[in-house]
Amino acid sequence: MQSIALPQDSFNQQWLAAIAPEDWVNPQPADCYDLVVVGGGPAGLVAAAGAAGLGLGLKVALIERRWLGGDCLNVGCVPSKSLIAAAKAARSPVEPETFAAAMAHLRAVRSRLAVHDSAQRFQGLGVDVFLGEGRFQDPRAIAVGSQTLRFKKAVIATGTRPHVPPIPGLAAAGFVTNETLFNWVQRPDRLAILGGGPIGCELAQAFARLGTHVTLIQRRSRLLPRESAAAAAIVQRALEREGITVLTGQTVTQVDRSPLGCEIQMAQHPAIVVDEILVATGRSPNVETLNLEVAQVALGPQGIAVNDFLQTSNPRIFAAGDVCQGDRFTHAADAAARLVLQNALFTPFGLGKGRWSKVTIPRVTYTDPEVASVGWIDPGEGISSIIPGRAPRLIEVPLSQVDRAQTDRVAEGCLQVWLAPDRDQILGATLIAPHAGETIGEIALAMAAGWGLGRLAKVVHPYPTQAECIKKAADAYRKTQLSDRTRQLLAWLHRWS
Ligand SMILES: Cc1cc2nc3c(=O)[nH]c(=O)nc-3n(C[C@H](O)[C@H](O)[C@H](O)COP(=O)(O)OP(=O)(O)OC[C@H]3O[C@@H](n4cnc5c(N)ncnc54)[C@H](O)[C@@H]3O)c2cc1C
Ligand SMILES: NC(=O)c1ccc[n+]([C@@H]2O[C@H](COP(=O)([O-])OP(=O)(O)OC[C@H]3O[C@@H](n4cnc5c(N)ncnc54)[C@H](O)[C@@H]3O)[C@@H](O)[C@H]2O)c1
Repeated sequence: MQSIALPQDSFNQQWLAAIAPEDWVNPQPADCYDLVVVGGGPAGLVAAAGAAGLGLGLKVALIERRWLGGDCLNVGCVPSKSLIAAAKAARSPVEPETFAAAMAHLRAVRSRLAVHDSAQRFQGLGVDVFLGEGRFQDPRAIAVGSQTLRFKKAVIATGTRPHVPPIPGLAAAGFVTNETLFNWVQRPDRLAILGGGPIGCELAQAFARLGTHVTLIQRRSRLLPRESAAAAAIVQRALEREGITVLTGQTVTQVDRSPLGCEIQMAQHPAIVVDEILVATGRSPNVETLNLEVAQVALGPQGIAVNDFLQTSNPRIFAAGDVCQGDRFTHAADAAARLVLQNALFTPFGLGKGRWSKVTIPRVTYTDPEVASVGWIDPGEGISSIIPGRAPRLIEVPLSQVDRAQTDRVAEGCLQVWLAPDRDQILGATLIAPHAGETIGEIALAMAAGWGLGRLAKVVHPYPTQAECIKKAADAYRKTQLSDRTRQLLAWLHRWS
């Protein structure tokens, strides 16, 4: 990976002073902590602040090896969403200064938000903050440098890092990941992005809007494989309309750097030459340096193996966030940390434990249009897999039927709702629309409350809003419920009214 120097401006100085103060002195450890949290990203911060903030006098320690705030604040959600917003506001032709201003905007936002995650703020909340790498010493103790922290309970929240595929020549040619690209100050003219997941799609559109020619190279046959086929197709068309070259079903076989740039060879497509390569091909959990064997913590397919109570194979140690979950989102890390607090600290004799499988987690890919999903959705690869032999019912509302989409000149979009085969139970939904992330909450709420579309049909939606697509889906569902008998009954009621 290319190392790119951090821009030395007042934003970055303020940001680093908050989340990794150079003059920080680790405290003297307590005899035994009620809770030790390893990793200071969203999951770890919520766990530490939650335990310390209860006012119960619990002894809480937080260990972070690099930057408090984790991926989300430093190299993930915050810089990427700031860049997306700056790119949306950019007007063509985009001048090189616009790019520099967009990058300065993300640094400014990050420095402002850093105060919430700062070492000082957590110290003020009563948390013992240790800056350094955590390494387990035995099932009830962890070391940071030469200090030993003994604990009654611990939470592992060490997150993930970019997974880099072993493509011949890639390392020698040089590439960036989300960990380095937000340090750019100059716009690359030609950028190839490897990986058509959320990072690849979001950043492809942002950089294209800032004047870079982007080629998005995806190994799978379509973009956003976790989302529905309709969502992937709409996003691909939107990216292509903005001049992005989307190459799906591609195997990159070799990368070489020459004076002309980086040449990327593919098995299914002629080679392309670019100035920079962004690798966004998935994540690897941060587990290697934790010394998990001595803590008797086992690994699973997603990283640290946990049960439905987010407990590891060592019953005193829990895990939360990206390091153990398939849903790799900040709000999922936050929800998991809250569940861990409940299960680790407030379940005498094991009573009152909460289950992760009961938590509803929506997700949003912040392309334009956005793709917002919740629950089970059909990725188009075997619809009947959820209930053998009985396919879920799909109710689909194209956005062309929604007046607000017409007034706002929305090119394309739709709402898809999947229902249980035999009852009014929402299994999941996808909305592909501008601001879809703001609207999906209504369906997430309905799912969490156990409401079906019949109940949502009674909710009055303001006119004209995008959320009317939910009313239309509910009306469409109610029409499917009209049997001949119900029609006869309605006709009879009408005759006597
Ligand atoms: C480019 C990008 C954009 C994203 N956009 C969004 C978005 O819009 N919305 C969304 O919901 N999610 C988004 N995400 C995902 C989100 O950033 C993660 O889901 C979230 O940060 C996970 O939080 P976490 O606490 O589990 O892990 P992390 O944020 O990865 O934090 C883990 C922390 O643990 C520390 N650590 C690791 N090992 C040790 C150790 N041994 N000792 C001490 N500390 C250690 C790390 O330094 C790190 O600070 C994005 C991610 C990326 C990369
Ligand atoms: N809006 C959001 O909430 C948001 C935004 C960005 C990232 N994230 C989170 O960050 C995580 C990482 O995102 P991501 O996009 O890197 O991962 P991802 O795993 O979702 O997508 C990676 C994509 O890269 C493709 N790929 C793998 N190897 C490849 C290769 N050699 N060549 C070309 N393509 C290849 C895969 O087919 C896959 O579609 C996700 O789990 C996501 O939850 C969330």
